[in-house]
Amino acid sequence: MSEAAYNKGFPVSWEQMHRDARALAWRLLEKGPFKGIVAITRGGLVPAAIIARELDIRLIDTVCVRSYSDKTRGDLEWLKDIKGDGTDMLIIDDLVDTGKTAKAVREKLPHAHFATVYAKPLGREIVDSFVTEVSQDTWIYFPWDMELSVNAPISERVR
Ligand SMILES: O=P(O)(O)OC[C@H]1O[C@H](OP(=O)(O)OP(=O)(O)O)[C@H](O)[C@@H]1O
Ligand SMILES: O=c1[nH]c(=O)c2nc[nH]c2[nH]1
Ligand SMILES: [Mg+2]
Repeated sequence: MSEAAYNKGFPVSWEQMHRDARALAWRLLEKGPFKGIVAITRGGLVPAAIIARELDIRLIDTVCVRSYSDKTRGDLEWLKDIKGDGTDMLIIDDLVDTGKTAKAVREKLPHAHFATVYAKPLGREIVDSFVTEVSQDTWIYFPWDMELSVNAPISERVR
C-alpha cells in the first residue's frame, strides 16, 4: 500500500461534473463512432451515463476494479473482466491518477479509445482524451463523495 502526498483539494460539484463530461463528449464526437462504452466502476459510471446520452450510445458494459481505499493505493483488484479487444469501444473513467488502473484496463482492451474527465500528470499520457488536468498532489473530490454542510465564516477560521 502507498499513500501519495495530496496537499490540495479540487472539489467537483454535480453541475461541474455534468459540464465537464459534456465537454468530453464534444471532444469524443470526432474520435468515434463508438459501438459501445465500457465504464470502469465505480467512478466511470456517472460520466459514462452522461456521455452515452450525448453520443446516443445504448450499449454499456463495465469492468469492475478497485485500487484505492480512501486515499491509499493498494494492489489492483479485478472483480469483473470483459471479453474482446476493445475495437470500436470507448472506455470511460472519472480520472487517471498514477495511470495504473488505465494501464491494466488498456492491456485487456488494447483497441479501445480511453477517455477520462480529469487527469493528473503521471497518467495523462496513458489516456487518449481528457478534459481538465490537475496537479499530481491534488485530490479530486467527486460530488458522490460529498454532501452540503455548514462551514465557519472566514473571520472565525483565521482567529
Ligand atoms: O490512475 P490510478 O492511480 O490507478 O487511479 C485512478 C483510479 O482510482 C479511482 O478508482 P478507485 O479504484 O478508487 O475506485 P472507485 O472508482 O470505485 O472510486 C478512480 O476512479 C480511477 O479508476
Ligand atoms: O476520488 C478520487 N480522487 C482522486 O484524486 C483520486 N486519485 C485516485 N483515485 C482517486 N479518487
Ligand atoms: Mg475508479
